[in-house]
Amino acid sequence: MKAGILGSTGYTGAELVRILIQHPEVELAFVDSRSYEHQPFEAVYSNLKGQAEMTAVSVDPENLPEKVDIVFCALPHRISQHKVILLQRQGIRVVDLSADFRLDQQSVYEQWYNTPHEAPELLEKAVYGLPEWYAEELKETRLAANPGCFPTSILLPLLPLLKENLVTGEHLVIDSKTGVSGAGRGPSAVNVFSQVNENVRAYGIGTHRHTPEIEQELSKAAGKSVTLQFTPHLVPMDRGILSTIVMPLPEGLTERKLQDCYQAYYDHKPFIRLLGTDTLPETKAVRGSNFCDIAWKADRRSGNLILVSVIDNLIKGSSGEAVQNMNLMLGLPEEMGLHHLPIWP
Ligand SMILES: NC(=O)C1=CN([C@@H]2O[C@H](COP(=O)(O)OP(=O)(O)OC[C@H]3O[C@@H](n4cnc5c(N)ncnc54)[C@H](OP(=O)(O)O)[C@@H]3O)[C@@H](O)[C@H]2O)C=CC1
Ligand SMILES: CC(=O)N[C@@H](CCC(=O)OP(=O)(O)O)C(=O)O
Repeated sequence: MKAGILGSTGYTGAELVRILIQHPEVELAFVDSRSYEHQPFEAVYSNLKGQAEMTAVSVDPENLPEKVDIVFCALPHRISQHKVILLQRQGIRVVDLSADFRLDQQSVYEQWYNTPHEAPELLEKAVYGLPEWYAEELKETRLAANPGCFPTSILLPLLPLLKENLVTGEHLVIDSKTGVSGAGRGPSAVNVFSQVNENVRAYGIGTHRHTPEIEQELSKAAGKSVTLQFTPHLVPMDRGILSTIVMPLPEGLTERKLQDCYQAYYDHKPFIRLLGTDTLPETKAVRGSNFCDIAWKADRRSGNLILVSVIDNLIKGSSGEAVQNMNLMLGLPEEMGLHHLPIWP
């Protein structure tokens, strides 16, 4: 089977290249770039020297250089939707890594992304690409909307508890820390060394564009409207997200019940590692892998339930998850080509 990548020289695009050149069933047919057109891919990403003997081409989505089974759009949101529309018109399967097809409602997208949505009919067709929760729908769809990196880290620990009514979804306070690659390759203020090094800062309190995406999926699981307080923080590391989720501990909810709930949902899921109550997640333990590690603590003294999760934003938070979605869409084993173990230190 064959795949192509639009936006291949960005951080998520390059991770897609790295994963796909090692995939046993999928061959990379083209890697698109405007800025590096006609340049060998390994000249842009020297980690792939001798491994990715491909030349970047500027691809017109209406006239693809080769017939492919699937296209990844690793482009900025607002830009991506225009390419996705053209690909979908030709019936080509797409995994879109941008935010353009994640929200169910056009008005919510336009409010939070401050731009018109050009294909509201595709919002209805797109499947939210969280494979642990939408595997059956993903097997049938031709358009997967890959989740945001923060949402992946927050939804995976919270969804089982809301689905089983173990927690109410009220008074949810979420603090996430992210590495700088979450902002893309730049250049931008986020990846200026002197502004990031030896520095930690909060941003987007109550206004971050991932808030409606997270609330949308939590509300579906809870069967009622969920509102949360979400605060991301930028920390001086290349990759990784750690999310700490705090809420009131319901009467009678024990750590054992939490464990049973998580095991029921995730024991057979290849990329979820349940750490329980003894080990706390750390970003380095998932670096370079498609794992999401989850821990929980019922703190009776404070009366709070605390969940902690970690992912690599460029793998489980984007390109690894995108390949997991591709596998489902192409009828391949979900975990194929994604067995990279975390790198330590
Ligand atoms: N970084 C992360 O951790 C995550 C990112 N995402 C999402 O994935 C998508 C890609 O992110 P990321 O790889 O980090 O972004 P980057 O900024 O690193 O790369 C995006 C690439 O898209 C191409 N591009 C930029 N502008 C345009 C344009 N106007 N028209 C066509 N192509 C353009 C560029 O390549 P060229 O100039 O060579 O064509 C660029 O390298 C984004 O939508 C992002 O929000 C999702 C989850 C996590
Ligand atoms: C550090 C940093 O800036 N991170 C990005 C997260 C990007 C991401 O993964 O999300 P999208 O796919 O929705 O762009 C941010 O906070 O907007």
